[in-house]
Amino acid sequence: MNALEVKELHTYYGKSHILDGVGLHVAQGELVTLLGRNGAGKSTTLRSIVGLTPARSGSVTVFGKDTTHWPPYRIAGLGVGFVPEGRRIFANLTVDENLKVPVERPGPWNIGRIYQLFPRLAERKGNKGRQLSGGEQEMLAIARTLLLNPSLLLLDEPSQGLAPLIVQEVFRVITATRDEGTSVLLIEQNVRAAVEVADRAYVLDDGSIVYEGLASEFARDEERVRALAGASAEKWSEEEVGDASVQAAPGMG
Ligand SMILES: Nc1ncnc2c1ncn2[C@@H]1O[C@H](COP(=O)(O)OP(=O)(O)OP(=O)(O)O)[C@@H](O)[C@H]1O
Repeated sequence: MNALEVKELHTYYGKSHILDGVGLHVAQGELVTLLGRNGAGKSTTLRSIVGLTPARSGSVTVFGKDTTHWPPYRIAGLGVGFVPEGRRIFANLTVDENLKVPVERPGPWNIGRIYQLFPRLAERKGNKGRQLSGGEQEMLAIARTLLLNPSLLLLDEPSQGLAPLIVQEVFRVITATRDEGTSVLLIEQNVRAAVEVADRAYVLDDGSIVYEGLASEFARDEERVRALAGASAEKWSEEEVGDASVQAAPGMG
């Protein structure tokens, strides 16, 4: 049984047809990356999987259960952890308080192990969320979701806006999560970093999957990597001049 199976997904925002037959799967214990340029429909794919923007047709199956029309809380109840774009942590709570908000589900992760995995968070236990750097906030957002001990973890662009060294740190954590047996679907604009850690890769373009293969094969296809990484780099430089508050716009519910 796969952790996740998405078939022929068609999703709309009003009349805009955004996902045009997306199909993908994540086997148990697999780390799969979903790549694609800005606006390709990556976030919409995750939103359809977690029930925030349900698909109009097609199906989503999580650990063998057809969840296509389930509300988000029921899907979360199957052990689906979602770290949305934009690091939603509690700015006025300390790191430690942020980590005590989720109710721990039994599993490999507890607060002690989380502090071992994220030494930076352990050092800043008593600091408020708003005092953390972007990288630390992302780590805190991931840490909080890990405490739910998800069986399937969905991450929306965790490396966005982070310095290369911090990106490495975040990806080390994602790999560790997979190594604990969690199945992971990772959305990324940082093509090179993502294919380095992933087992398999998909590329989404204009609402359809246009490539599927082993991440190691994708990484060797320099032309393809460069084309996609270039498209992302353009997007990043646009964002740097933009306003950071834009990220806070779409809420989780
Ligand atoms: N709430 C919304 N209402 C209408 N259109 C939307 C909405 N959210 C996204 N879109 C549009 O849907 C398309 C896909 O967006 P999506 O965010 O899924 O892309 P993405 O691949 O995740 O890109 P990004 O890297 O910018 O997040 C884009 O054209 C976007 O403008």
